[in-house]
Amino acid sequence: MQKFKINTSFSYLVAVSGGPDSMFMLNELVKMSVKDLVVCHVNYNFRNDSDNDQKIVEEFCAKNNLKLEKLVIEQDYSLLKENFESWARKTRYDFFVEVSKKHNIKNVLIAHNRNDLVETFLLQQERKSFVKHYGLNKTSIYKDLIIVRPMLNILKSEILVALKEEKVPYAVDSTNEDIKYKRNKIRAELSENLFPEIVEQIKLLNNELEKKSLKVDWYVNNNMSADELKINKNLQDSNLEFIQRTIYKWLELIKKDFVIQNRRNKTIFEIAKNIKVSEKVFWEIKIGNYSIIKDYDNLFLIETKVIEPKTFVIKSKEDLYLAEEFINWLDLVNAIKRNKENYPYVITNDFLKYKLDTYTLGKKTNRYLIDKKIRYKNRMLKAVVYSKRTKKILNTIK
Ligand SMILES: Nc1ncnc2c1ncn2[C@@H]1O[C@H](COP(=O)(O)OP(=O)(O)OP(=O)(O)O)[C@@H](O)[C@H]1O
Repeated sequence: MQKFKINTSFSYLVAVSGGPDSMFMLNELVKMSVKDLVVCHVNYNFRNDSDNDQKIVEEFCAKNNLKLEKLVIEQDYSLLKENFESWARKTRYDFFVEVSKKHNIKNVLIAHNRNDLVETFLLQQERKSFVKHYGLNKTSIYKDLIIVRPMLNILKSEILVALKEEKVPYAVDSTNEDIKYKRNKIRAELSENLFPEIVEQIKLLNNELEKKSLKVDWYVNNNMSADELKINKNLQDSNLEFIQRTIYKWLELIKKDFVIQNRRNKTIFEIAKNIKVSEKVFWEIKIGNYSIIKDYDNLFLIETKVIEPKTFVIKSKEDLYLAEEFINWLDLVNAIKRNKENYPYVITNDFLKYKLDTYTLGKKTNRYLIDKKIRYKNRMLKAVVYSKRTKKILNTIK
């Protein structure tokens, strides 16, 4: 009897580590006589016994006449800057992409089982992280690859029984015995008897998530223009989770979600709280090299260095180049010309400062900026020029 469903007339790459799950999967695929299989194995040389894993895969493939693509990594892991697991995953998937191109096969089968699904869900809950999907997806996309997980209904215990019955060789991952990893801790304390209830809960949560994400998509699609997000009363009246998801979606759409990758929860929470409770027309939250800025009813993201306050004293024509980086530089130069070049002038975008001690069109500049509702983006990106003596601003920013 077929243990899991798969279209046997397709071609597949099969990700086989040599561990029980992937050896079980491979053995089943062979029994099903799938049209075309290419086994992919990565030997990280991370554990002492990893050559043994490779040997198990090689022997199984030779015995069953299967194509095998191997990646054997020789690397000094003490030099690795990132977490081994995520580096290993990336390396593995990039290798699958390569093999996929070589054999012109788009689907790769991964041997995640029901226990992995439940464990992933419990980990997600423990981390209280924002997820797009609870547990594991049956299919997902990585670059040009379609990742298929056909065994999400199969229990680890069933796998172990089948391996024994059919005398399929497999490697025992020595890190599994190690309780120091969180996932292994969850694994050691979890009973499969609890699975039906947990899986039911995952389904319910995923249904809820889907509804939430439809609402979020709707809001973002209707309130985005030129990479900015409109903040309206609807959003402010929503709960913090909705606001956080909206911000995340917006950043994803403008392809800047990397800025919150590692500090995702805390920063998004802070931004969402500000949106909800702050009545200010302007605030700024820094994230790494970027700033998220509330500007009246808009939210925008910009590299902090672009909007840093800068002030130049212009004593003569020769100093004008100093202010070239402002987007309204020509305006500034023309304003000075109109003023018959009565140096010295000050050119600055430091609006928090100049608004208090200069004059625009006969009023205190602060009054002018408020009355005309001058956008903060423009206050920061454009500069004003004023006479050092009279403190009168010679240009207007809009
Ligand atoms: N060294 C490897 N070579 C080939 N395939 C592998 C290797 N390691 C893992 N896989 C594939 O990935 C599946 C999941 O492995 P594991 O649970 O160790 O990784 P994970 O990090 O939880 O998963 P994922 O790679 O999807 O993030 C394995 O059953 C197998 O199909």
